Amino acid sequence: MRVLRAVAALNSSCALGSRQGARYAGLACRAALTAPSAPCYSSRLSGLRHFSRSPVSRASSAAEAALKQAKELAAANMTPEAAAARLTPEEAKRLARVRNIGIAAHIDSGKTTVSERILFYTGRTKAIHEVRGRDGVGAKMDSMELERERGITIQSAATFADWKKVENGVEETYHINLIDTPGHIDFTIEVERAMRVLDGAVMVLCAVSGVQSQTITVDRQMKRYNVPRISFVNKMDRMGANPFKAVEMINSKLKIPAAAVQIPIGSEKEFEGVVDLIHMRAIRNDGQRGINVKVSNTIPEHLKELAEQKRQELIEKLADVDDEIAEMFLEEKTPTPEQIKAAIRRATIGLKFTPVLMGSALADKCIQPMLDAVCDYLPNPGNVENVALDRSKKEEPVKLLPYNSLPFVGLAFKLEENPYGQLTYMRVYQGSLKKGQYLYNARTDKKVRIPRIVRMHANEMEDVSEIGAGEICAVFGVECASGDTFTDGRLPYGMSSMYVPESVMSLSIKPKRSSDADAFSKAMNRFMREDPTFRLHVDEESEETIISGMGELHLDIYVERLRREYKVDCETGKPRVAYRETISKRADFDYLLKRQTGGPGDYARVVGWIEPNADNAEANKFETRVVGGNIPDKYLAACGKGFEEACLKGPLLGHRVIGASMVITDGATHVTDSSDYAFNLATQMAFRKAFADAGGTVLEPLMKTTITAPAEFQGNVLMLMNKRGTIVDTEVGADEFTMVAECSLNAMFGFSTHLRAATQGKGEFSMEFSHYAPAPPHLQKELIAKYEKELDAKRTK
Ligand SMILES: Nc1nc2c(ncn2[C@@H]2O[C@H](COP(=O)(O)OP(=O)(O)OP(=O)(O)O)[C@@H](O)[C@H]2O)c(=O)[nH]1
Repeated sequence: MRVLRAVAALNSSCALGSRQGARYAGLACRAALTAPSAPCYSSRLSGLRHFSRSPVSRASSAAEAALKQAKELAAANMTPEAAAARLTPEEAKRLARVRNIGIAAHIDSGKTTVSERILFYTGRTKAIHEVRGRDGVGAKMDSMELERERGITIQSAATFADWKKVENGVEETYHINLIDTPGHIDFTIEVERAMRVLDGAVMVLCAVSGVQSQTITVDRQMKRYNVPRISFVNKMDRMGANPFKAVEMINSKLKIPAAAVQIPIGSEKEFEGVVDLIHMRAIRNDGQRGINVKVSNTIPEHLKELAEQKRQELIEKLADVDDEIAEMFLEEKTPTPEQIKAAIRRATIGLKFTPVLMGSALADKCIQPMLDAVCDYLPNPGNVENVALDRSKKEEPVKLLPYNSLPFVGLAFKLEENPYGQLTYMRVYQGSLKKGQYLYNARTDKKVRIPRIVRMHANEMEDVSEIGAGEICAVFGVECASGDTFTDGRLPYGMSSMYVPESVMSLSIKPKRSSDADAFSKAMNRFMREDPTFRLHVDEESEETIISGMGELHLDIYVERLRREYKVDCETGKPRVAYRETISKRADFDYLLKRQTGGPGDYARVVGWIEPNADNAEANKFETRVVGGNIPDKYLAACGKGFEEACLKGPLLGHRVIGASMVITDGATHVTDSSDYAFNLATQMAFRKAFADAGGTVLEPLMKTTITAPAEFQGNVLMLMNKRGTIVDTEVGADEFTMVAECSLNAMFGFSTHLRAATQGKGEFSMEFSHYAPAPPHLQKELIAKYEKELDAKRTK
């Protein structure tokens, strides 16, 4: 009975929706109170790509031990069902009150300002500090000096807060883990990793601009990770604020059924509060910094009609996505506030709907109802399906369940170095973690002790001795890469990691003072460990250090951080596009390396072909089909290495080669002169020689570019874009249009200035890497000629 009550408590708080990967697919959402193991969650597996270097295949003793323990576990009958049955009512209640949420939006929509209010109203901070505020303190969540100075968020900040929600006179405390993410596309990895581990999100929109170019990108990211969201229309105090336009834009541009659950009382400077359409009551803020919420059952007379009309629109929208409301609608029954709320929760978690709330963070208005909505409509960790891959069963997907009694599985999603040491952010998917406990890194099989667990509060932390399933924490003393899975050794599981976009921009960099070399490399190692989109390599010929990343701002910030945090001043080259090289057809080779220079010579012969990699246009493939031992295995391994090295520096421009496959079929060795070195070199030479015959091509990054501007500038923008790329889609709204185009990154240098000129400063754009495509022939010729000239100049030096 106790068990049944526990499961029922969890389920009734879950109100699960049928999601199974069908996003917005119009599947009716059932109100069924399903057992926790029933297949009615959204899958986090789809569309993700591994980026951890290699799934661990070494049959190490640790893996064997893990398998053994997994069996023991099964024998001990700790199946998920058994674990669910053991769920105490306290734990079920704890889980039902946890929310892991992110705040994501277009640049400058007010994410940080909203987060500051959340911290204040939940009692986490004693005062509110504004972004670029006059008090010179800066927002809590923008803790980096650079962030405060520029007024932008660069790193996502994690924090937690307890929200005391009052419903029908009863107070319930919700534990909210919150991540404020950057709006600028150059820091997109921060959004990606937040989305990977969050259960829900608040999408903030500007009341004047509604859905903006970057909102569309954030929307794509939320959809990629199946993250349910509520929408918050901020800046209701601004001139021209129109929340209903924002609702309409969510419907039409993001194609998510959306409806307002509130309407504003007053507008612009006279904005006072909102009418809650579910309970038909007025909500206003009162007291210093709006700390008190005043609820009145009297709706202002002049808003009654609008409130009725918008309530009806809400019910109609819900009827489109929810069977229960649809039935009531057909029977002309009016749903109760509880029924409406339950339907909004089902449809939101089912990714079929987003409720729209409104307010003004800067004016301290209507943030508390938004926090209530986070609790009411966003999922708890038990409502979202998270999947691991079972390495003992050919990476078969297995569901993870957020029960403390199950073996531990967690994902390290972000690394950060702070004055106390290396900090690893971890999302606990299953089991609990105690201070001093040992964990295994699923990628390296290394055992690590967790000496310290903390909950993060922007740049401050609070020590805890234990963290439960479904929570987010940070741990000290763990050497790992971001995206690594940790287990307690009992389960042979690994988790798929987040999507890491290709870096598209690079520049050469070197410290001005040679004495700074150590600090420089220390900083670089740290940046690379923390940010998978930031990469570094040394160009062997020019001996230049090249850093690459997501855009000019991204690289600029790292150069600046080097200066500020490591006191290393650097010289940098011009930003360059990260081109790629590939081949378009098969070319055979038969290459003999034979060198005699006095002492032992070099001898290696390799025969085979290169061709486009039909399996994956972004990866390279090496294969050997040598029969009769003409090339011994150890030399074949050297050939594989040689191929990899040749691909790092393509023959055309010295940029990376992608989508190439090399097959070695035959060869010859010499008794004394053959070596790993000779075979490595011979393979590289063979590859370079065959490259031209294989239709060597320069690829350039194509960017999915989204432009929004007032409708009167459509012609100007069209002219601008026609020169730069292919227009994929144009949507014209009542007073503005959105254009989506695929443009080469090369054509986008200085674009913001042109767009400003073409739209009187009213247009805006965001860019996201889409794919690599062959550069136009004239550009290829130009780039190759330039590269050859540079090589010649170096040779003659
Ligand atoms: N009028 C008005 N201004 C606001 C409101 N909320 C935020 N702002 C202002 O908008 C600007 C951007 O706010 P932020 O909170 O930094 O926005 P953000 O979305 O976190 O910015 P990024 O992280 O750089 O993308 C700041 O100048 C804020 O003071 C609001 O409700 N009304």
